[in-house]
Amino acid sequence: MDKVRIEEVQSTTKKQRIATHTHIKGLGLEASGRALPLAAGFVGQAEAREASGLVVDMIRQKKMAGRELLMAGPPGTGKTALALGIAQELGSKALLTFYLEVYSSEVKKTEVLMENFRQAIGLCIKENKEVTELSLEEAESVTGGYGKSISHVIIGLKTVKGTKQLKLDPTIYDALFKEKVAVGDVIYIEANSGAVKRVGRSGAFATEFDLEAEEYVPLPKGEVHKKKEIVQDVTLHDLDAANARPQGTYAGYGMLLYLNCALDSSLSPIVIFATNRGFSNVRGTDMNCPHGIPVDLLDRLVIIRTQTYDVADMIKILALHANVEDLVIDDESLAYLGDIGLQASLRHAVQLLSPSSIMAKMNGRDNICKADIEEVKALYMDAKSSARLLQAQQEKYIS
Ligand SMILES: Nc1ncnc2c1ncn2[C@@H]1O[C@H](COP(=O)(O)OP(=O)(O)OP(=O)(O)O)[C@@H](O)[C@H]1O
Repeated sequence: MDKVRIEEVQSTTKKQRIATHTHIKGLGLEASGRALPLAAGFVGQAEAREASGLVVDMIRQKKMAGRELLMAGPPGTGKTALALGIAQELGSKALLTFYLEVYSSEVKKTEVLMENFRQAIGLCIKENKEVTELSLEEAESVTGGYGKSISHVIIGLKTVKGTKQLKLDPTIYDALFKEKVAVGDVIYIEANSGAVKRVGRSGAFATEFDLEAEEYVPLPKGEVHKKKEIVQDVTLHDLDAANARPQGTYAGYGMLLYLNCALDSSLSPIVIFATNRGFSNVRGTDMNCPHGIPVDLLDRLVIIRTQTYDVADMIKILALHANVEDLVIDDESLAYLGDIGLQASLRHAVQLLSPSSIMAKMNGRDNICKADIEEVKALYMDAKSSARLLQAQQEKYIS
């Protein structure tokens, strides 16, 4: 018998791709929903984080249907970070941020929007397996106490195509226990989260004396275990792309048609809008609306406000950034950067970190000093000063 051994089920969660928000790991809330002063990479902005936490609960309880979210606040106040925090709390595998022009006469932009929507909808394709064996491997308790601890869970799985034995991480044991999995059950295991779901009892185990109110399911088809690929995460967009290719099969096309219908029903993504505008013109119209958003749309949105940071919070955020970028920076330099953040913007101050570390290296040091930041500050302009300069020297530019 062909046996596959997996020493450990490792998370295949996608690596964080949004570099500027790498430090954000969630919303940093207590179980009661209160925001911790500094947690999960978040500093301050307590009310907005708590409001976002409630939204997470509503999404989990499927109470956000028909309502979308709007983060409203000045630039650099953590609106994108909050959206990412929400996605992380939900365990979402896809979060896309893109600039949206609410009103647009061009069809093309609507298509772009649709593509983004479809990229934001992830599907978890799970394959069911029948359990043929379930045993535990024990080891001496690592805590040095009495008894033994589970070092591995051995599970035999079977499909029409064969049988395999997997050696899984002990964390999977709780899930198996909770689902009351026994030999003869059909289950699936989510490789990403280690979650186990009992689908039913295999038809092969049904006997005429069985009086249990059990659901009997046929022996699963397909391969037993494609190495590290029990679950496949795809987005609707992946499927669109796969189906656009000439080798796309009819089976896949059928699935796409099915999904197209599903998109209009329950599979719609949670859309989080963000605006740093006050009263402004709605593009392509002569309407002047709050946040630059037409009031009838605004009326549908749950609005979370973000506030500007004081210098102390800015310094803490800058320290978090320096930490994830592995930069050594002293308190004086952080305080100086904090002041720059206050005068220009937090984002500008954050952006000065990397060039300052290069400057420090050029000056023969590993740690960033105030002098490095001063040098870099003189080289790059922040948005506000650049706008001021443009205004002063308007005649030198082509309009
Ligand atoms: N409360 C916070 N805690 C930790 N980091 C934060 C916080 N607020 C903002 N940041 C970080 O500061 C930077 C700017 O924040 P972000 O991009 O979320 O702002 P924004 O409100 O979306 O800005 P804009 O309106 O300009 O798009 C990011 O690197 C973000 O991760």
